[in-house]
Amino acid sequence: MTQHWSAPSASGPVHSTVPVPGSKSITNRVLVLAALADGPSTVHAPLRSRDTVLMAAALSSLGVNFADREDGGWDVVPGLLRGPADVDCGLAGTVMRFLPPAAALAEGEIRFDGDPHARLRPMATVLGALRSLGADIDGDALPFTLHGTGSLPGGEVTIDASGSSQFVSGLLLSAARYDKGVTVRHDGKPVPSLPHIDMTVQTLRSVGVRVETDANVWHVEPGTIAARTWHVEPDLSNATVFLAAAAVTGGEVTIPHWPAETTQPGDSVRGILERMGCTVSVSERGLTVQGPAKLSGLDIDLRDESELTPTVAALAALAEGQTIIRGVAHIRGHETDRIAALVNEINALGGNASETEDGLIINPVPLHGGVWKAYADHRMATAGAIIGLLVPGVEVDDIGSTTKTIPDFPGMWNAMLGGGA
Ligand SMILES: O=C(O)C1=C[C@@H](OP(=O)(O)O)[C@@H](O)[C@H](O)C1
Ligand SMILES: C=C(OP(=O)(O)O)C(=O)O
Repeated sequence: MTQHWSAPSASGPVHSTVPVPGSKSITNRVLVLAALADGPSTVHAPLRSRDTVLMAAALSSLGVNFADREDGGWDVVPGLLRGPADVDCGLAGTVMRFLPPAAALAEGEIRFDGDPHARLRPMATVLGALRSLGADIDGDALPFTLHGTGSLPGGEVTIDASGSSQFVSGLLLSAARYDKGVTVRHDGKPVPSLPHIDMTVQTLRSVGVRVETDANVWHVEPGTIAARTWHVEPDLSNATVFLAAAAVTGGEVTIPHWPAETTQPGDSVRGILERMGCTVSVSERGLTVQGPAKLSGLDIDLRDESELTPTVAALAALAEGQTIIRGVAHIRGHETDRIAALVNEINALGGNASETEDGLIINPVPLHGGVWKAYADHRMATAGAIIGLLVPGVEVDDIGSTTKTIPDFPGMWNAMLGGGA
């Protein structure tokens, strides 16, 4: 159900400390690994939002047991994976790309479907790869059906992963449980969002899986996946939206528990905000951003941290001087065609944005209020919230889309603007 929302204006510089829920990307990797592990695992501080609840529901429909902990975490007990099952992927790339390689280890029929736009997101590469590793799957996009036999031979596969790093991550996550493990080779234009593949490799190694990597090649040895206790980091990509509030209002926002070391690409927001004129510091309180009197535009390649594009585009629309965002052609296959959506919505408020083949160009001009369409995309909705801080009368047509990765974005936004957390 869509939920209309009048984006609140900032009455002055925003000063706040904003605790941010767990990382979507880490939570959904951990849930898959806990489900395939050699014993029970405990997950502390997971994200509980639509994408991760769908992942837990899907794994539980395959025979994995999830028990809610009082601290908000999960105790996960693996079971024999089996169908029949119906998996709802929602609009979650991590569910549609990470779950089929795990479900290929199940016995029985498993049907996958998702939101209307999910049916348009690229899937053929993952499904074709799984077929060549021995799986029996009808279809090349959602909806599709997997006919499982209880095991998968595995082996070597060459794919074009220029459309999404998730194609590689999905195959690697379950590969230790395939008879021969997996070797994935990439052949094509550069793979985007590479830090997310590093996240996959590091997470696998933390549970004893042997992974070797070379340029455009990843090899996972067959073996067991160790059960363990997990502590999920805050979601740094979601944190960027709140840091942006400090950046555009000349305020100061702190995110507690910012990890000292991380594979989350959201960490690169520090350098981005510094280039735009902000002051960024780290203390025992967390990561703090102080906004300048006026932000500057920048020329930036976001291929490695492509999911930050909507936040950076919103900042750019409120900055001084041109911004060019490059290297993100593949985000046309994200929750929506984000390049087209950002250009449409910035221009609908009187802005001057244009598409390029692999990104967009934004020339800041004074904006006016109006409807900002989210296209069911959480990061489009939060980009509208950022612009609404300085532009009165911005109406986000579907703030409910933010539940994809943040359980209560409007509540967090209001608390931030009220000065509390
Ligand atoms: O592996 C992951 O958790 C993700 C990988 C990236 O996907 P793409 O490689 O499709 O950009 C990123 O944009 C997405 O939000 C999460
Ligand atoms: C691209 C994104 O999500 P997904 O995991 O659905 O691909 C995102 O969150 O920006």
